Amino acid sequence: MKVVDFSKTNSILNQYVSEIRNVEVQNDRLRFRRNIERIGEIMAYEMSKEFTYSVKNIRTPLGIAPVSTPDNQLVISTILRAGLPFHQGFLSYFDGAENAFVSAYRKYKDTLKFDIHIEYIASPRIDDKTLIITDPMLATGSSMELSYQAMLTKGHPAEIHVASIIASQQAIDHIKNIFPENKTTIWCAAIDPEINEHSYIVPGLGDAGDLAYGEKE
Ligand SMILES: O=P(O)(O)OC[C@H]1O[C@H](OP(=O)(O)OP(=O)(O)O)[C@H](O)[C@@H]1O
Ligand SMILES: O=c1cc[nH]c(=O)[nH]1
Ligand SMILES: [Mg+2]
Repeated sequence: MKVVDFSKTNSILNQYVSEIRNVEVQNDRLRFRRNIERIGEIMAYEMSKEFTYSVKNIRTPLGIAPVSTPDNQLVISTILRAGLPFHQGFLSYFDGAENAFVSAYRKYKDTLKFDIHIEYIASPRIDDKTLIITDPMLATGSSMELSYQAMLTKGHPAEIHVASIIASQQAIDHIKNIFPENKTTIWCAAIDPEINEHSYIVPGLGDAGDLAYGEKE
Protein backbone atom coordinates (compact mmCIF):
# COMPACT_ATOMS: atom_id res chain seq x y z
CA MET A 1 0.00 0.00 0.00
CA LYS A 2 1.38 3.41 -0.94
CA VAL A 3 2.06 5.71 2.03
CA VAL A 4 2.87 9.37 1.29
CA ASP A 5 4.58 11.07 4.25
CA PHE A 6 4.93 14.80 3.54
CA SER A 7 7.42 15.31 6.41
CA LYS A 8 10.01 13.61 4.20
CA THR A 9 9.85 16.53 1.75
CA ASN A 10 10.74 20.13 2.56
CA SER A 11 7.72 22.33 1.83
CA ILE A 12 5.70 25.08 3.50
CA LEU A 13 3.31 22.38 4.75
CA ASN A 14 5.88 21.62 7.49
CA GLN A 15 5.50 25.19 8.80
CA TYR A 16 1.76 24.63 9.36
CA VAL A 17 2.45 21.26 11.02
CA SER A 18 4.98 22.92 13.35
CA GLU A 19 2.38 25.54 14.35
CA ILE A 20 -0.36 23.03 15.19
CA ARG A 21 2.11 21.03 17.30
CA ASN A 22 3.67 24.05 19.07
CA VAL A 23 2.27 24.70 22.60
CA GLU A 24 3.11 28.40 22.16
CA VAL A 25 0.94 28.70 19.03
CA GLN A 26 -1.66 25.92 18.99
CA ASN A 27 -4.06 27.53 21.52
CA ASP A 28 -5.01 30.23 19.03
CA ARG A 29 -8.08 28.30 17.80
CA LEU A 30 -8.62 30.34 14.67
CA ARG A 31 -5.02 29.79 13.61
CA PHE A 32 -5.20 26.10 14.57
CA ARG A 33 -8.29 25.51 12.43
CA ARG A 34 -6.89 27.51 9.53
CA ASN A 35 -3.58 25.62 9.62
CA ILE A 36 -5.47 22.30 9.53
CA GLU A 37 -7.44 23.66 6.59
CA ARG A 38 -4.26 24.81 4.79
CA ILE A 39 -2.73 21.35 5.20
CA GLY A 40 -5.94 19.91 3.69
CA GLU A 41 -5.63 22.29 0.73
CA ILE A 42 -2.01 21.32 0.03
CA MET A 43 -2.76 17.62 0.42
CA ALA A 44 -5.72 17.94 -1.96
CA TYR A 45 -3.46 19.54 -4.56
CA GLU A 46 -0.86 16.76 -4.24
CA MET A 47 -3.57 14.07 -4.26
CA SER A 48 -5.09 15.52 -7.42
CA LYS A 49 -1.95 14.47 -9.32
CA GLU A 50 -3.04 10.83 -8.82
CA PHE A 51 -6.48 11.27 -10.41
CA THR A 52 -7.54 10.24 -13.93
CA TYR A 53 -7.55 13.05 -16.47
CA SER A 54 -8.96 13.61 -19.94
CA VAL A 55 -8.74 16.53 -22.31
CA LYS A 56 -11.78 18.76 -22.66
CA ASN A 57 -12.06 21.41 -25.35
CA ILE A 58 -12.97 24.62 -23.53
CA ARG A 59 -14.55 27.45 -25.47
CA THR A 60 -12.90 30.78 -24.62
CA PRO A 61 -14.03 34.16 -26.04
CA LEU A 62 -11.30 33.78 -28.71
CA GLY A 63 -11.16 30.09 -29.54
CA ILE A 64 -10.95 26.56 -28.19
CA ALA A 65 -8.42 25.62 -25.47
CA PRO A 66 -7.71 21.92 -24.81
CA VAL A 67 -7.48 21.46 -21.01
CA SER A 68 -6.76 18.24 -19.15
CA THR A 69 -9.06 18.01 -16.11
CA PRO A 70 -9.85 15.24 -13.61
CA ASP A 71 -12.71 12.81 -14.21
CA ASN A 72 -12.91 11.19 -10.76
CA GLN A 73 -16.23 11.34 -8.95
CA LEU A 74 -15.06 12.37 -5.51
CA VAL A 75 -16.67 11.78 -2.13
CA ILE A 76 -14.91 13.55 0.75
CA SER A 77 -15.80 11.83 3.97
CA THR A 78 -14.86 13.25 7.35
CA ILE A 79 -14.87 12.01 10.91
CA LEU A 80 -16.45 14.45 13.35
CA ARG A 81 -15.42 16.62 14.94
CA ALA A 82 -11.69 17.29 14.46
CA GLY A 83 -12.07 16.35 10.79
CA LEU A 84 -14.19 19.41 9.97
CA PRO A 85 -11.47 21.99 9.19
CA PHE A 86 -9.44 19.35 7.35
CA HIS A 87 -12.52 18.48 5.28
CA GLN A 88 -13.01 22.17 4.48
CA GLY A 89 -9.45 22.36 3.13
CA PHE A 90 -10.12 19.49 0.72
CA LEU A 91 -13.49 20.90 -0.26
CA SER A 92 -11.95 24.29 -1.11
CA TYR A 93 -9.98 22.56 -3.88
CA PHE A 94 -12.39 19.74 -4.78
CA ASP A 95 -15.44 21.99 -4.79
CA GLY A 96 -17.43 19.64 -7.03
CA ALA A 97 -17.08 16.72 -4.61
CA GLU A 98 -19.90 15.01 -2.79
CA ASN A 99 -19.56 14.90 0.98
CA ALA A 100 -20.07 12.44 3.81
CA PHE A 101 -19.94 12.90 7.57
CA VAL A 102 -19.47 10.21 10.19
CA SER A 103 -19.48 10.77 13.94
CA ALA A 104 -16.94 8.82 15.97
CA TYR A 105 -16.01 9.51 19.54
CA ARG A 106 -14.24 7.85 22.41
CA LYS A 107 -16.63 6.81 25.18
CA TYR A 108 -14.46 6.22 28.23
CA LYS A 109 -15.18 3.29 30.59
CA ASP A 110 -12.44 4.51 32.94
CA THR A 111 -9.46 6.86 32.55
CA LEU A 112 -7.67 4.50 30.17
CA LYS A 113 -10.26 2.22 28.52
CA PHE A 114 -12.71 3.39 25.91
CA ASP A 115 -14.89 2.21 23.03
CA ILE A 116 -15.36 4.15 19.81
CA HIS A 117 -19.03 5.00 19.21
CA ILE A 118 -20.48 5.76 15.79
CA GLU A 119 -23.94 7.29 16.03
CA TYR A 120 -24.39 9.29 12.86
CA ILE A 121 -23.62 8.91 9.18
CA ALA A 122 -24.75 11.16 6.33
CA SER A 123 -23.37 10.00 2.99
CA PRO A 124 -24.23 9.65 -0.70
CA ARG A 125 -23.79 6.31 -2.47
CA ILE A 126 -20.05 5.71 -2.93
CA ASP A 127 -20.08 2.83 -5.47
CA ASP A 128 -17.25 3.16 -8.03
CA LYS A 129 -16.31 6.62 -6.76
CA THR A 130 -13.05 7.96 -5.31
CA LEU A 131 -13.47 7.98 -1.55
CA ILE A 132 -11.28 10.36 0.47
CA ILE A 133 -11.58 9.77 4.23
CA THR A 134 -10.18 12.69 6.21
CA ASP A 135 -9.24 12.75 9.88
CA PRO A 136 -6.31 14.81 11.15
CA MET A 137 -5.34 12.28 13.86
CA LEU A 138 -4.77 8.53 13.52
CA ALA A 139 -3.76 7.22 16.94
CA THR A 140 -4.93 3.59 17.29
CA GLY A 141 -6.66 3.79 13.89
CA SER A 142 -9.93 2.53 15.45
CA SER A 143 -12.00 5.62 14.55
CA MET A 144 -10.81 5.33 10.94
CA GLU A 145 -11.55 1.59 10.86
CA LEU A 146 -15.10 1.93 12.21
CA SER A 147 -15.83 4.97 10.04
CA TYR A 148 -14.67 3.03 6.98
CA GLN A 149 -16.96 0.12 7.92
CA ALA A 150 -19.83 2.60 8.29
CA MET A 151 -19.01 4.06 4.85
CA LEU A 152 -19.14 0.58 3.29
CA THR A 153 -22.89 0.47 4.09
CA LYS A 154 -23.13 3.13 1.32
CA GLY A 155 -21.39 1.05 -1.37
CA HIS A 156 -17.93 0.06 -2.58
CA PRO A 157 -15.56 2.74 -3.84
CA ALA A 158 -13.25 2.31 -6.83
CA GLU A 159 -10.33 3.75 -4.85
CA ILE A 160 -9.69 5.05 -1.37
CA HIS A 161 -7.46 7.83 -0.04
CA VAL A 162 -6.96 7.92 3.72
CA ALA A 163 -5.86 11.47 4.57
CA SER A 164 -4.43 12.37 7.94
CA ILE A 165 -2.12 14.98 9.43
CA ILE A 166 -0.42 13.14 12.28
CA ALA A 167 -0.52 9.36 12.28
CA SER A 168 1.12 6.98 14.71
CA GLN A 169 3.21 4.17 13.23
CA GLN A 170 0.76 1.76 14.91
CA ALA A 171 -2.19 3.33 13.07
CA ILE A 172 -0.38 3.16 9.73
CA ASP A 173 0.29 -0.55 10.31
CA HIS A 174 -3.35 -1.11 11.33
CA ILE A 175 -4.73 0.67 8.27
CA LYS A 176 -2.42 -1.30 6.00
CA ASN A 177 -4.01 -4.45 7.45
CA ILE A 178 -7.66 -3.50 7.12
CA PHE A 179 -7.95 -1.39 3.95
CA PRO A 180 -7.78 -3.05 0.52
CA GLU A 181 -4.12 -3.12 -0.49
CA ASN A 182 -4.62 -2.61 -4.23
CA LYS A 183 -6.83 0.49 -4.10
CA THR A 184 -5.81 2.45 -1.00
CA THR A 185 -3.28 5.26 -0.56
CA ILE A 186 -2.43 6.74 2.84
CA TRP A 187 -1.50 10.43 2.95
CA CYS A 188 -0.09 12.02 6.10
CA ALA A 189 1.88 15.09 7.10
CA ALA A 190 3.92 13.17 9.67
CA ILE A 191 4.23 9.72 11.22
CA ASP A 192 5.00 9.73 14.96
CA PRO A 193 6.65 6.78 16.68
CA GLU A 194 4.27 5.95 19.53
CA ILE A 195 1.01 6.38 21.42
CA ASN A 196 0.81 6.72 25.20
CA GLU A 197 -1.32 4.83 27.76
CA HIS A 198 -4.24 7.20 27.02
CA SER A 199 -3.90 6.36 23.31
CA TYR A 200 -2.66 9.86 22.46
CA ILE A 201 0.00 10.25 19.80
CA VAL A 202 3.50 11.11 21.10
CA PRO A 203 4.82 13.69 20.40
CA GLY A 204 1.62 14.41 18.45
CA LEU A 205 -0.13 17.68 19.22
CA GLY A 206 -2.67 16.90 21.98
CA ASP A 207 -6.40 16.74 21.34
CA ALA A 208 -7.17 18.09 17.89
CA GLY A 209 -10.93 18.35 18.47
CA ASP A 210 -10.47 20.35 21.66
CA LEU A 211 -7.83 22.61 20.10
CA ALA A 212 -10.13 23.35 17.17
CA TYR A 213 -13.43 23.72 19.01
CA GLY A 214 -12.88 23.75 22.80
CA GLU A 215 -13.09 21.11 25.47
CA LYS A 216 -16.03 18.72 25.80
CA GLU A 217 -17.62 18.11 29.21
O1 LIG B 1 -7.16 6.55 15.99
P1 LIG B 1 -7.99 6.71 17.21
O2 LIG B 1 -7.37 6.08 18.42
O3 LIG B 1 -9.40 6.27 17.00
O4 LIG B 1 -7.98 8.26 17.58
C1 LIG B 1 -8.14 9.24 16.60
C2 LIG B 1 -9.47 9.92 16.75
O5 LIG B 1 -9.42 10.78 17.87
C3 LIG B 1 -9.84 12.08 17.49
O6 LIG B 1 -11.21 12.25 17.65
P2 LIG B 1 -11.89 12.27 19.10
O7 LIG B 1 -12.38 10.92 19.47
O8 LIG B 1 -10.96 12.95 20.07
O9 LIG B 1 -13.18 13.17 18.85
P3 LIG B 1 -13.28 14.74 18.56
O10 LIG B 1 -12.86 14.94 17.15
O11 LIG B 1 -14.71 15.04 18.79
O12 LIG B 1 -12.38 15.45 19.54
C4 LIG B 1 -9.42 12.16 16.06
O13 LIG B 1 -10.03 13.18 15.33
C5 LIG B 1 -9.72 10.79 15.54
O14 LIG B 1 -11.05 10.66 15.07
O1 LIG C 1 -3.29 12.14 19.91
C1 LIG C 1 -4.51 12.13 19.73
C2 LIG C 1 -5.28 10.96 19.77
C3 LIG C 1 -6.62 11.04 19.55
N1 LIG C 1 -7.18 12.23 19.30
C4 LIG C 1 -6.46 13.37 19.24
O2 LIG C 1 -7.00 14.45 18.99
N2 LIG C 1 -5.14 13.28 19.47
MG1 LIG D 1 -10.87 14.76 20.55
